[in-house]
Amino acid sequence: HWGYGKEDGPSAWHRQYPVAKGNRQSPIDIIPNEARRDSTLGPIFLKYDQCRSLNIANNGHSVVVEFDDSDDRSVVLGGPLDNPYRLKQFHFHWGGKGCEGSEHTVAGVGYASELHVVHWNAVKYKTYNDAAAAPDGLAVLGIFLELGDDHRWLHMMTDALYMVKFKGSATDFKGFNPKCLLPNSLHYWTYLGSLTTPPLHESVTWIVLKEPIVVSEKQLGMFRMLQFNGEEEDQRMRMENNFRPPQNLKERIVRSSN
Ligand SMILES: O=C(Nc1cc(S(=O)(=O)[N+](=O)[O-])cc([N+](=O)[O-])c1O)Nc1c(F)c(F)c(F)c(F)c1F
Ligand SMILES: [Zn+2]
Repeated sequence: HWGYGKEDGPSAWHRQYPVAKGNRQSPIDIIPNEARRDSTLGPIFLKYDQCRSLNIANNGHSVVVEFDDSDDRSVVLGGPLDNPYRLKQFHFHWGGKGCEGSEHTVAGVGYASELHVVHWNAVKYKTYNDAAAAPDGLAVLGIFLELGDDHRWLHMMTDALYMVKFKGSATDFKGFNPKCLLPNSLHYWTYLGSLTTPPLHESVTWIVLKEPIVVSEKQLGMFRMLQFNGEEEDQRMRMENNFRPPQNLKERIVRSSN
């Protein structure tokens, strides 16, 4: 199975997922002054007020908070999107102590972590899995995390991490609204890309926010108490460095909101 180690990591994924060498892979290095300012790009709107978080889980690659996506109660719309995309889940990618951990980089510089908020096009596709395999199926909001003071709301999530230490564990997680994890500005870069984990489907419209949120080293350190392995496995592997490095931009351009 795929992972982030030496043998099963990003450089080996192409063997089982040949699309890894495709023409619209993610993440990428975003070069701000090469991004095209596009006046037709409006603001994005995040309608999360009615969102219903369900659970928090360790899926062996990251910690994921899932939402009730049975109706259009929580959507992202506007910006590069032709219609509303339904909130499905969010998860994080992070590094080891003190080193980088984001997936997208900005002019070659990485952040300590990156939050991905995954949405799917329920207008055009019947199920999430159909959408995830379609070129306009997913919209993922990327938010950088940089180290500094404690984030005032992140503790609501990190306090639950001890319940999902091992791969395959999950617990109820109700009443969490990802709005509390957004920066002040919703200015963004956008480009067409892919999932950054297998199956690496080239189905994602990426919307990467320019302004990072700030979390403390202590809070980010809580993520590293998670383990890639299941409780019954002998080999204990700390969950860290679960990020794919930047991929070739190929024939793509990155656009910038005003
Ligand atoms: O739901 C998925 N979520 C997801 C995406 C990413 S991502 O990093 O690729 N991303 O898009 O943010 C990272 C993690 N994660 O936990 O690390 C995720 O759990 N992936 C996914 C999947 F698992 C499938 F089996 C599948 F058939 C499919 F279509 C999918 F799209
Ligand atoms: Zn992700």
